[in-house]
Amino acid sequence: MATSIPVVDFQKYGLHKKNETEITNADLKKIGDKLIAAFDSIGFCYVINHGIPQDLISQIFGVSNTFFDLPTETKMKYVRPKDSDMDHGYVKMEAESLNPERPGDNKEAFDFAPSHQKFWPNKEVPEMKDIFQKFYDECKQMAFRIFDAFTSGLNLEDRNFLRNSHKNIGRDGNCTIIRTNWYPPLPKDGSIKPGQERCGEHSDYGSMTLLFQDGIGGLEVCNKNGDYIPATPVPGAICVNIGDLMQRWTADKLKATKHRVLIPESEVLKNKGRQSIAFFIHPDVDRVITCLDGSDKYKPILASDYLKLRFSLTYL
Ligand SMILES: O=C(O)CCC(=O)C(=O)O
Ligand SMILES: [Fe+2]
Repeated sequence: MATSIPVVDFQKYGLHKKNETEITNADLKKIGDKLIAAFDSIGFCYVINHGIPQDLISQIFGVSNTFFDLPTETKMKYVRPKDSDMDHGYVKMEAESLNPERPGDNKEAFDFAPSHQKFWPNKEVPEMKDIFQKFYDECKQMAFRIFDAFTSGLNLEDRNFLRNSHKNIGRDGNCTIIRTNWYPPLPKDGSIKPGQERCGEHSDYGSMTLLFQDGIGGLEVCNKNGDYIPATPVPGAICVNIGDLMQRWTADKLKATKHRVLIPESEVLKNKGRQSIAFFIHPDVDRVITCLDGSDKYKPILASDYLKLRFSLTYL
């Protein structure tokens, strides 16, 4: 039973390998087996040697930082509308509770959905739009590489099953987004609400999440013993986890693990902000999610109906 977060090495199948067909089935299966073992136990892994350029990762952290540094009135010009179909824009401090039983999360965010993008702070952060689009494209390609290993590890007959279920990523008919999170330094007057966290404990909703963290740390993941353990940032690694829809799809074989970011206890960390960037992957909205093992553990559900249900519970 895993009590720590395993590392999965994509050296043989990262984006630096331009030719996807170069890898042997046996090598892909080896990566897939490690991936599935991680999702079967703790639900999280670190993917190293993924090939997303480090420069681009630094750039998206940089432009996000510039955006969050803007005055609140400016950021509010780009606020994400409450309507859940419009998943693009600025999410203000305490606007959502990832654990609905807690006060609003002590964070800000900016969501980017390519097919719903309407506004960008082009005047204030001119490079933001381009960098987000480039990063989105890289994450999409990486997600497909991970899905190839995934289907191999699950021994699915149709090796393109997960690619085909997500074929509209970045277009209408798919809700995959980039979310950049900003957890500001804590107020000096200590005005944190009872029970408030930087990010309340939750599992993600969709099929899979790619998470990029800065070096500050704070993400914690619940292991099988029910203990939260730190997901300490590994330089250059992507922290990958599966969401509830993937758990349902695999009839609970794989785990959508709860995770959280607490208010830090140390004075040093309280005075520091923290950044993370997530690529939340969802299947195409018209996909009917039916248990892959052929069981009837869960009723088939339309991906879009599932997502609407989950959003209605968290977005205040
Ligand atoms: O900031 C983090 O490390 C985690 C954020 C997260 O879990 C989320 O936005 O779903
Ligand atoms: Fe999450």
